[in-house]
Amino acid sequence: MFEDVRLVIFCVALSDYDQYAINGDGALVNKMLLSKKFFENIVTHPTFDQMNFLLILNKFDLFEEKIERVPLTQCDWFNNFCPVISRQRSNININNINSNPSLGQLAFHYIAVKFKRLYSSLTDRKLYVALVKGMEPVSVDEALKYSSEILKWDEERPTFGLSEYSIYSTDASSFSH
Ligand SMILES: Nc1nc2c(ncn2[C@@H]2O[C@H](COP(=O)(O)OP(=O)(O)OP(=O)(O)O)[C@@H](O)[C@H]2O)c(=O)[nH]1
Repeated sequence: MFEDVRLVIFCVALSDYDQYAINGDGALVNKMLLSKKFFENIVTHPTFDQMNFLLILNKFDLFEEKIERVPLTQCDWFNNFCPVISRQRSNININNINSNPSLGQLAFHYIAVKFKRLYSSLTDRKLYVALVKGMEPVSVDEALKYSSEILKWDEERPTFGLSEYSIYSTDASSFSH
C-alpha cells in the first residue's frame, strides 16, 4: 500500500477458469472464483476508495487454445456463456474482435463484462479492461499505455464537466485490445 497511487492494476489469468487451488480453509476452489473473491475484497477495500481500476485479463494465448477443448461453463460463474459463432471463424488477430471474433474473443468479452458488472455493482464506477498475452512484450506495452491514458483522462476530467461525456460513463464498453 503506497501513497499517491491513482490506478490499481489487477491481473487475472483467463486460462484459470478450469483450474483449482486450495483456499484458506483447505478446500479445493476454482481459481477464477478465487480471483473473483480477491477482486471483490480489493475493490471494496477503503484504501482503494475512488481509485481507478484496470483489470488485465492475461494468458489470452493459453485461453484461446484451451477454450476449443474445455467449455467455459466449467467455471460456475460463467454458466450462462452461450456464444453465437460464425462459420468463418478466425483466430488470427486479437484486434479483429468486432468483425469476425473467435470463440476465445467472444469468451474474453463475456468475462470482461462479468467483471465490469461486478465492479460497478460494488463501486458504482467504471472498470477498465485490457486483454494481454504476457509472453508478448507488445501486448504488455499496450496495456501499460492504456493505463497511462486512463490517468490522463482522469486528470482532464474536471475540464469537461464530468457525466455528460460518454467516455466516462459506467457502461460495459471500455476495452483495450
Ligand atoms: N503462455 C503464457 N504464459 C504466461 C503468460 N503470462 C505469464 N505466463 C507464464 O506463466 C507462468 C506463471 O507465471 P505467473 O502467472 O506470473 O505466476 P503465478 O501467478 O505464480 O502462476 P500461475 O498460478 O500459474 O498463474 C510463468 O512461466 C510465465 O512466464 C501468458 O500470457 N501466456
